[in-house]
Formats: sequence, structure tokens, C-alpha cells
Amino acid sequence: MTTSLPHLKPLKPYTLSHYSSLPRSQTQTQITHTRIPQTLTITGPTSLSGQVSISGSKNSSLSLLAATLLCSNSSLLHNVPTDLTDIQSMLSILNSVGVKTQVDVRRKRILVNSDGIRCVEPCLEEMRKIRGGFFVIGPLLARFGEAIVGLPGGCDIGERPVDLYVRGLRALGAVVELRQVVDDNVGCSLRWECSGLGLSNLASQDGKVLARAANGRGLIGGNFHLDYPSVGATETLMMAASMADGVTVLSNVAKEPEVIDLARFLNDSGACVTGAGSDKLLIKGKFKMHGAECVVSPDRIEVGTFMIAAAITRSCILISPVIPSYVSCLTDKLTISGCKITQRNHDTFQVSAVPADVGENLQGFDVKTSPFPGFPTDLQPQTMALLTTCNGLSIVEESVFDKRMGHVREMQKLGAEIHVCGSTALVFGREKGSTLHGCRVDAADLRGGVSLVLAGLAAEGTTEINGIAHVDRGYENLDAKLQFLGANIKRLIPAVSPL
Ligand SMILES: CC(=O)N[C@H]1[C@@H](OP(=O)(O)OP(=O)(O)OC[C@H]2O[C@@H](n3ccc(=O)[nH]c3=O)[C@H](O)[C@@H]2O)O[C@H](CO)[C@@H](O)[C@@H]1O
Ligand SMILES: C=C(OP(=O)(O)O)C(=O)O
Repeated sequence: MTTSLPHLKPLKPYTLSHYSSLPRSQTQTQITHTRIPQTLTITGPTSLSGQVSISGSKNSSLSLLAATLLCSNSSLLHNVPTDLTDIQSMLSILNSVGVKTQVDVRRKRILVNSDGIRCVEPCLEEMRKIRGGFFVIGPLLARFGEAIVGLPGGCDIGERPVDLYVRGLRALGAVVELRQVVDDNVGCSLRWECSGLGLSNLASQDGKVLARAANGRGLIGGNFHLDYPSVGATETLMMAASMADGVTVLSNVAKEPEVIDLARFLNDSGACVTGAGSDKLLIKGKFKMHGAECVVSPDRIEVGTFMIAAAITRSCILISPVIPSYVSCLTDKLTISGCKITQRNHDTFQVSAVPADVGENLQGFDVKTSPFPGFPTDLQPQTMALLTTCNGLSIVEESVFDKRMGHVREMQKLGAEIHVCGSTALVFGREKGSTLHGCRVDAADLRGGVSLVLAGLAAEGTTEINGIAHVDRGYENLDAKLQFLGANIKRLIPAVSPL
């Protein structure tokens, strides 16, 4: 749906012109994503060339959309990856409490108006689909004094507890309890669980978190130290503290770029947040916030995925827009491996792994995931796919999530030699480049799924990847973008039999 959106105020440095410089065929290809099981087939090995246009960050967009719940009047978000199913789920969550949204798919922008919110309990079914839905607990509680939200969904990559969110909200004066849904009757809450803590063990089960500001008053500023710099908890508490009465100090917070995007939007909406990007945030609460306009940063994980696509296919491609400091960890590793990465202008990378530039083969390297500025967990599976084609033994250690190795079994089906011990994988590379061979594999989560797409680009023959809905959660038009770069990739959409 294309709508005419009002102009709120001048744009910030990242303007839409940064995102519309590619040929129409690339920027305007739209794929209708349905929830029908879909498959990608790739015939390789592939050589890529040309330029790819990076979408706005999924993870930033999810928290920015949640933050619009704090604001009266309208907010206008630019460069939103509107085709992602996660974004569509987040919009359904907002709509379910009475938020009005207008999506301009062609211009990648969303107008949000939260003036008509009529309830504080978003649709549980939608909440279960994504992780970012849980963030709405912060703004709803801060603005309306109450929120009832489902436990986070999202990828099945290990425990995704919410204890830090809960303890942080309690530090701001909220009473928080978990209500567990013990039968299939969604919304019928039969049993009260622990108003104490223990929430972490229940995070994967069906349940709702009920939060209200104590004594019917609003939230009050407070101090909270996060035991771990959780991105989601940091963002949720930033939103809550923005409308709490008084000053909040959050320490050991996440330093991820998405936190910086959120702080910028909150400040433009009338909040007072300082310290974003450091490990301490100081937030002076405001009684009222208004809408603002913002431009979502380019998706650093999509940038990294295409950098790895160039490397695994031993190709040379241009990638833009890129914020180089957001991907410096990967840039360093690929450079060690032998890739040539050149910044072409302020926001374009040229990534080359062609034999003329890198010699006979890339070298393996070790990675250990950790919070930003460390190596991103969201690039671990893609990196592992690359390492299966590099020289020597590489060690991949996953330290953020306890079950993010689901892709290994599928990579083994493609001929990769990987041994897993707990959260560490030993990847035995190939002295003479890829000997991966195509076969049928299943994507079980978002980044694991895309790592199979990357492996399929390098594999001999045809790779068929099922479960592409996981990939569609976080990659906009992935197949169209890869086709544009020269990949032989097709999406198979089963015919729906008429009723
Ligand atoms: C630090 C980190 O890399 N975070 C990633 C994480 O964010 P996301 O916000 O999903 O996850 P967190 O940063 O909150 O979680 C990271 C770690 O903290 C733990 N935890 C979290 C919340 C809580 O209340 N208690 C608790 O113990 C989790 O179990 C996990 O081990 O996944 C996102 C999607 O893949 C990524 O974009 C983020 O970069
Ligand atoms: C796992 C991811 O998403 P989510 O946290 O939304 O499940 C991801 O972005 O890699």
C-alpha cells in the first residue's frame, strides 16, 4: 500500500538518497512473503559480481517501532525493511493495541500514530512469533502504568530469558509477575507463577508477563546494573526510563549500534538519554513524549552476510550502504583470511576474494562471539559456512547463546567437516577450496538458514533449502538480491490448492 505521508521535520544525516541509488530492478523488486512453506534452490558453485543494496536494520526497526508507543502524535520511520515478516509481526502487535500504522512499501517508510491506544495487552499469538515484541512492555508500562505481554518468541537458539528486563523494571518501581498459560486456550491464564524471580527457566514456555507501576503511580527513576549487557533488556529499560519520574542510571548496558539508533530516536521524541554506545546510560524521565522522524541504520548483519557471500564464492562485489565501524570485527577476520576489503566512498565496501587478489585459497581463522564490539553472534553461522571452504582448522566459539549450532548438522549434509563440543565447533577446512556438494537441507533459524544459502552458493550442484520462512524474518528480498549479483537461485512456492 502506498500512502502519502506528511513531512514532520528535516531528515538526519542518513537520508533516503543513500538508499535509492541502485537500479530500479534491484531496489524495487518485491516478493510477497506468505507463511506457506517455501524452498530456495541454488545451483552452484556461483560467482557473484555487481553491487548490492543493504536494507535497514531489522533489529533497530523492531525497537524503534516499540518506542513509538511512548509518543503522542505521529512518528515517521524511514528505511524500514518493510518486507520482513518480523516487521509485519511487530506492526500487528502495535495494531492489536490500537496503534495506527501506514506502510509505504515502495519508499520503505512507516508512519505510526499511537494516540488511539485502547489496551495494554497486545495479541499473544503475534507476540509469540518474534523476540522484539517483548520490548513493548517498557513503553506501555511507562506511558500507561500497566502492560500484559507474551514471553518472547524469535529464533530457537537457546534460552532467551527475561529476568534482566523484569529486575530492571522492578528497579523502576514496577510490580511484575508471570502468568503461565497451562493449556492451549490462549489468553486463558490459569495459574500464577513466581512473583519472585525464576523467570529464566520459564522463558521458553507459554506465558504472559504482567507489569504495573506500583500504587497506580507511574514508574520512578532508579539505578540498575545489568549482570550481562543484554541488548533487548537495555533497550526495554531505556524506553521505560524515558517516561519514569526522575533520573535512571543503567550500568553494564549493551553498546550495540541498535542502542544508539534507539537513543537518537528517543531524544528526538523529547526524552533525555545520554551515554548510548558506552556501558552506562543516564536517562532523565519526561512526563510526555512526542513523535519524531528517524532513519533506520543499514543492517550490519546483512552487510556482514554479503561480505561473507563474496568471500565464500571467491568473488568481488560492492556493498552499500555500510557503516564500516559496525562491521569492523568481521572486516578484520576476513582480511586475516586473505580477502581484500576496500572502502570506496564513505559508505561503500568492495569485498574481493577472487584468486587473483587472495592467492590460491583463503586461510581459516578462529572466532568467539561476544557482545558488541565483539564478533556478532548473528554472523557466527555464516562465518562457519565460509570456514568450511578455507585452509586449515578453525575454531568457532559461541558465547552468547547456548544452542546456536543447529546449522552444523545441515552443513555436514553438504559435506562440511565440523565437530561440535558444547558451544565450540572445530571446522576442518579444505586445502583446495570448497568441496561442498549440494543436497536437501532444512533451515531451522534465521542466521543458520542464511548460512545454508551461503554454503549452497559455494557447493557443487543443487542445494535445496527448506524452511525459508526463517530467513524471510530477517533478510529482505535475499533471493532477488543474490540473483541480481548473478546467483542461480530460485524460490519454489507450492501451489495452494483452491478450497
Ligand atoms: C549480546 C548479544 O549478542 N545480543 C544479541 C541478541 O540480542 P537479544 O536482545 O536477543 O539477546 P540479549 O542480548 O538479551 O541476550 C544475550 C544473552 O543474555 C542472556 N540474557 C538476556 C536477557 C535476560 O533477561 N537474561 C539473560 O540472561 C541471554 O540468555 C543471552 O545469553 O540477539 C540478537 C538477535 O540475534 C542480536 O542482534 C544481539 O546482538
Ligand atoms: C536471532 C535473531 O533474531 P531474533 O532475536 O529476533 O530471534 C537474529 O536477528 O539473528
